[in-house]
Amino acid sequence: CLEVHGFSLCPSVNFNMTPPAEEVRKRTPSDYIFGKVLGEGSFSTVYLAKDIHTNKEYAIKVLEKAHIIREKKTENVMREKEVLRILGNSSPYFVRLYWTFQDPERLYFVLSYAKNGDVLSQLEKQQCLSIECARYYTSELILGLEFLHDRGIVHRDLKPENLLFQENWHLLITDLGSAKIMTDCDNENDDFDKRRRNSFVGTAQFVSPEMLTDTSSSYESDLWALGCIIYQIVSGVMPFRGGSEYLVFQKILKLLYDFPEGFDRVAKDLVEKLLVIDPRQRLGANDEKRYTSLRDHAFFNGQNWDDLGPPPAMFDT
Ligand SMILES: NC(=O)c1nn(CC2CCNCC2)c2c1CCc1cnc(N=C3C=CCC=C3)nc1-2
Repeated sequence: CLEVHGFSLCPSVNFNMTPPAEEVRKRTPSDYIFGKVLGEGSFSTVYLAKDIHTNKEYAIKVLEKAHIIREKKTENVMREKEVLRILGNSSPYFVRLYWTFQDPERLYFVLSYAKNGDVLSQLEKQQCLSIECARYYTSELILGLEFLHDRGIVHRDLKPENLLFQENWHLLITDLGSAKIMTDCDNENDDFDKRRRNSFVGTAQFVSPEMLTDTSSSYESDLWALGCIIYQIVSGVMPFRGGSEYLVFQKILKLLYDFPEGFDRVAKDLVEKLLVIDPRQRLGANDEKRYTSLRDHAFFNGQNWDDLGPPPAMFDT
């Protein structure tokens, strides 16, 4: 049996987790009507679900205990729960974990539901976002990264598929299953730590060079992914593409990418300052607390960072 952070990964063992501040009665699966599948990962299935008492909609992430244990993913599950707990409900840009519960076979994460799907799906529908939308959502993403990094957390799997649109079309960053909680030894580039980290983390097209060469990842790894995301939402395609993960990795390590004809000139300059092999040279790498170097880039000219205002219309009305 495994008892970690209030989760017992064993059948028929209840965990005593203090209910969230609002002191709700411990939920069970029978408190929800499970609807369509929103997404499926290697270790989880996410369902749209409605609370039968409040009629509120949630996204419930369901994980099979036996599968997690068999694939030795217990630490990943506990880290995601811990990261979501740290984020709490104090940032508007991250999916919120309302509560967790279990039954003998499964773990349940009750998360906020983003009604309008993910950025990748929007890009598939309309090729690319307008430069106004690109600027707005990149700004929301930067504010989210400031919040995340200021709490010592690296996402490590940022990509358009993990950026969701809420019902009000504000951004919601999700899937913190690959996230890393930075500790002092991480910052000291501990060699033992690097040898220990041998599993690839992230998604091939968005992974940074340092995560490929020495499996180290830090806040700057998210800045690399930011550069890839800006490139994709402006152009509709990813910067590093190839017929296999190996070919994609080779292009990343050699910085082999170019810009399509007509790519916005100012956005191009911002992408070029983020897609830099040396993490320490990336725009924002030396900023403290806020990404001032990013905020001051010409791409965000006129942006009121204290009040971005409402999201621009996504569709021509
Ligand atoms: N892995 C997760 O944590 C997760 N996965 N999904 C569904 C994925 C579908 C493909 N793109 C990435 C997300 C979610 C979450 C968090 C919580 C979450 C909240 N709302 C939605 N909403 C959706 C609405 C329409 C289509 C897909 C998802 N989805 C999720």
